[in-house]
Amino acid sequence: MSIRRFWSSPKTLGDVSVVTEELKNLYYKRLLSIEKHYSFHHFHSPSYEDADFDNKPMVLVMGQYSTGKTTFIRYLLEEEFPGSRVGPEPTTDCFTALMYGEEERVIPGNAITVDPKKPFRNLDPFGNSFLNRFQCVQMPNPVLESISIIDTPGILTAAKRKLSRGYDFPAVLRWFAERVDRIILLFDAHKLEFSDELTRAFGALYGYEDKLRVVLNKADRVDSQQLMRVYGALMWSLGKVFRTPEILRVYIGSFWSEPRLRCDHYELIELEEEDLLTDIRNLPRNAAVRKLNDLVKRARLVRAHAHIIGYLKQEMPTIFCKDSKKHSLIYELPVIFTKIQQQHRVPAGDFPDCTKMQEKLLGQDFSKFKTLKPSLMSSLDKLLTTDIAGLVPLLQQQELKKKSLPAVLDGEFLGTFRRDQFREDPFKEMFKDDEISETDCDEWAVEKYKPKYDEIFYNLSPQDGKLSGTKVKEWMTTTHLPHSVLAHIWKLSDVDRDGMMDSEEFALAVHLIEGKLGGHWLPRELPSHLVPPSKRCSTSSDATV
Ligand SMILES: Nc1ncnc2c1ncn2[C@@H]1O[C@H](COP(=O)(O)OP(=O)(O)OP(=O)(O)O)[C@@H](O)[C@H]1O
Ligand SMILES: [Ca+2]
Repeated sequence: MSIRRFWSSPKTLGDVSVVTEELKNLYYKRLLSIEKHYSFHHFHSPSYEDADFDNKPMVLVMGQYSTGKTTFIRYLLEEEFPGSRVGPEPTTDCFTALMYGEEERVIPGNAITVDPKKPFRNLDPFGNSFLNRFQCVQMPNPVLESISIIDTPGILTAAKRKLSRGYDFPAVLRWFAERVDRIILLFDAHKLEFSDELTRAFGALYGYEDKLRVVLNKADRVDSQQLMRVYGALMWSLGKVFRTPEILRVYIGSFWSEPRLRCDHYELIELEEEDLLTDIRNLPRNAAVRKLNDLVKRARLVRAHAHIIGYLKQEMPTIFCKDSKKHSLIYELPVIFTKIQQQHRVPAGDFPDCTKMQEKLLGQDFSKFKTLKPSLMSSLDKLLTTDIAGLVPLLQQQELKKKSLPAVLDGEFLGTFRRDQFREDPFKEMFKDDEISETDCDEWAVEKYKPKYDEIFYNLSPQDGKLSGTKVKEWMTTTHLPHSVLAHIWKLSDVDRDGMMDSEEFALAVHLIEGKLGGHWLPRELPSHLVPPSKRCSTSSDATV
């Protein structure tokens, strides 16, 4: 099954925007004024803007260098993207936001941060050394119609890190972690390492563990015994750095479109990969829930923050010894946190990291802080208890509707789908724009190899001139290409969509497999010179049935 075929159509997301609009309203009307009043943006993240609510779900791909981040993204997109390089040494030194665009374009960091339609306007406080290492790649890739993907520079081991990056790498990661829907953290099963920079980067993910999916990549490079050891070591190390390691889901996989190595856990890899892809595929549907979650998290942090600032202001003397009082208050911050928790019943989990807060407070003029304003606080409580809760039924309605949608077009690869089910569906789209002209009908690029492919075809004992989907699948699997690649090949070669393959379609499939094994990228859609002659005229008329 091709990955792309799984994205839910953006049309089905109509109701999501109702919830999103409502969230936007609540943020601007209620939360933003409180954030401004208590200088929340100096301490935590910048204010949200329209684009933060309207953007497509984002997936942040991060991990140690050479764990296969860029390769993973290429695998999802089923194509290379401008400026992407893969290699055994650290290759990516940029944050790259991959977004949908009709035309392929690379936009440098400084230009993206001034575009109000992009959700990156608030990145400019990270400075030029970061913006020079940030770019947006727009391309007309169907996967990007549903999600945006962020490729990140590899996290280096101490030995590799000769120079500091020139910007606050963990802070940038945290900025993204707050806004993305999914964080994919890759590890190399073949070479598991935990550097100090990696541990620091984990600090950036505190509070966003729910978005995290860990991938033990290149799992076909190790035998089962090694895999078990590496898995155990990974869980142990993760347990040391995350507060809630038990909720972390670790997927085992080998995410690239090259043939997978034979190993005892080959099937496990297939299943795990499929699980992760399903999770990513469902992001557009869960986007509104994610936004609601993040808004609640933010509102709770704002509440804790307002109490802290209010308390500090109230403790400050009006005229004398301001500076020494400020320092003693900073020193006592852990105690102050506990006092606020007890007096105002603010949960400990809502508070920011105490050490970071102390660092930030050092540079602040406490006399400019605002006292606690009861009206603002009760508005904030209302937001949390009533207003946001009011959106839950809307989300539930949407949830019910979702169930009636085909989540994934399973069976496409197996040829087991009911054809009538998909009469209306996207297959037609593929051919609609691709009307085959008379001139294209001349030569079929596969023709000269067909006798060779026919041998395999007839060896598989076709019935009535056709092979069933199951038989073809069995044969295709012996090539050890990943399931998703084979599914894409199936999609391209079952031209008449009958879930079976005649000798021409089969020849086309084998031809594409050979091309893939020879290191070529698969075409997104079947170019006219590859359409089997017998399908050329009938295809266009099929499409209008
Ligand atoms: N599933 C896989 N199995 C085996 N090798 C892989 C796999 N995925 C990637 N590789 C190889 O690992 C190396 C690193 O891949 P890639 O450049 O994609 O990693 P990266 O995490 O993006 O690295 P960097 O942090 O340097 O940007 C490359 O040589 C690539 O071919
Ligand atoms: Ca990379």
